[in-house]
Amino acid sequence: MALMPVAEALRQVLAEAAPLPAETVALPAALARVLAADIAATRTQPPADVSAMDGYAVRGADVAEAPATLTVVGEVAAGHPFEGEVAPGQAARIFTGGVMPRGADTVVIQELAQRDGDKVTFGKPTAKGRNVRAKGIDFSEGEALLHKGRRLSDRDLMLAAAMNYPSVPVHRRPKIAIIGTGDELVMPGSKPGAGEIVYSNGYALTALAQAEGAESRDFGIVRDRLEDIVAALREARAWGADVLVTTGGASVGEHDLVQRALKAEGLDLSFWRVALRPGKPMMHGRLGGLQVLGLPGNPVSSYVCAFLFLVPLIRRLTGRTVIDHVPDRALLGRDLPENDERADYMRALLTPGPDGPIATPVPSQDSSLMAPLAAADCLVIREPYAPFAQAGSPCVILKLGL
Ligand SMILES: Nc1nc2c(c(=O)[nH]1)N[C@H]1C(S)=C(S)[C@@H](COP(=O)(O)OP(=O)(O)OC[C@H]3O[C@@H](n4cnc5c(N)ncnc54)[C@H](O)[C@@H]3O)O[C@H]1N2
Ligand code: MOO
Repeated sequence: MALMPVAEALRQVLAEAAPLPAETVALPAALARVLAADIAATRTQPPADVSAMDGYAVRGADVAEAPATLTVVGEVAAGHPFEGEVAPGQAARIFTGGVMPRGADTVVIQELAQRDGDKVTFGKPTAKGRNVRAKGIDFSEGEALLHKGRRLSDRDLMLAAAMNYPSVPVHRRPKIAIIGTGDELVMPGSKPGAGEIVYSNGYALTALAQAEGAESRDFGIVRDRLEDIVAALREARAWGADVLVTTGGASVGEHDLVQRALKAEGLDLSFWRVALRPGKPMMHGRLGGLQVLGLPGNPVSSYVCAFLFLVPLIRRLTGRTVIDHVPDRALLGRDLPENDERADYMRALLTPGPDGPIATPVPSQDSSLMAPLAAADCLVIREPYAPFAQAGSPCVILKLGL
C-alpha cells in the first residue's frame, strides 16, 4: 500500500467527525468550552445613561462657564436612582455607575466642586456630556456577541454573565482514551528491569488532548497480547470513548498486534502508513462510532501524529470552527538536505533574528529522542521532495504549545 499524503490522511480522519451534541453548563465550568449556539444579549448595557465618575449630575449649560453655583436637590448612588428631575440651576450628587437623573446630561467630577450645605460651586467649566456613559454604549438587547463555534475565554465568561446568562450551551467534550502497548513498558517510578522502557507517550497525549478541551484518560500499559489489547479496547468503549488512541505496535514487526486486535473487533480501517516523518506507520479507522488512531510507539512519532491528527479531530468534535494549526514563517537556522517522499516535521528551536524568527532544526531528528522534543519550540515542515534548503531561506513552522 502506497504511503498516504498527510493532507489526505487528515481529510479521512475528519471525514465523519462532527461536533458533539450540546449541553448546558454553568459559567464557571464553561472556560475553554465551545459555544453550541449564538448568544444574544438579553439586556442592554449599561441599561441607562450612567455616570462614569463620582461628582455632580448637572445640565451642561449650567457649567459651561465657571465659577458656577448650583443647588443640590438629591443624591444618586449605583443601584439607587434619583426619582426627581435636575432643573436648570440644580445638581444631584452622583456616584460612579449611578443612573443620570432626568434633566442632567453632564457630570462634574467632585475634585472641581466645593460644597457648602445645599450649594455646590464649580471652579472650572465642564463640557456638556462629559463623564456620562450612554445607555447601550457596551451592547444592546438582542445583539449576538458570542457566536457558535467560539472557544470561550475568561473575558467571554465576563461578557456572557453581563448579558445575563448564568449558563451557556456548549458542545460535549470528546472522551479520548489512550493506551500504550508493549511488553517492555513499565510505569514511571518503578525500577525498570533489563530491556524495559519507562512508559512516557501517554503523558504527553493525555495532556495534549486535555489542553484542546477533551476529557482524556490514560488507560496505561497494555501487554503485547491480542486478548489484552482487545480487553483494553472494550474497556475504552465501555468508558464511552469517542476516540481511542493507541501507541506502539503500529509497525510491521510480529508483535505489532494492535491492528490485528482492532480488526478482530470489527475495525473499518481507513488507512495505515502515511508519507510522514516521524509517524509513518500511523493508522486510522472506525469501530462503529469510535474513531481509532493507531500511533507509532516511538515517542516523538506518537506526539507529532497526535499534534497533526488528534488535535484537529478534537477541535472538530468540540465544535470549534477553526481546527487547523496556523502555520508561521521563519528563516532556517541551518542548511537542510533535500527531502524524500515523506513530509518531515522537524523539531526545531526558535530564536529571534534581525529579519524575523530563526528556526533551527535540532541536529538529530531520530523519532525516539524525547529531550530535543521537549526543548523544541516548533516543527519545521518539509514537504515531500523539498529541494536542498540553505540556512537563511524561508521555511514554514508550526509552533508547539506551552
Ligand atoms: N522493518 C521495519 N521496521 C520499522 C518500520 C518499518 O517501516 N519497517 N517503521 C519504523 C518506524 S518509522 C516506526 S515509527 C516504528 C514504530 O513502531 P511501533 O509502532 O511498532 O512501535 P514499537 O515497536 O511498539 O515501539 C517503538 C519504540 O518506542 C518505544 N515505546 C513504545 N511505546 C512507548 C510508550 N508508551 N512510552 C515510551 N516509549 C514507548 C518502544 O519501547 C520502542 O523503543 O517502527 C519502525 N520499525
Ligand atoms: O515514522 Mo517513524 O516515526 O519515522 O520513526
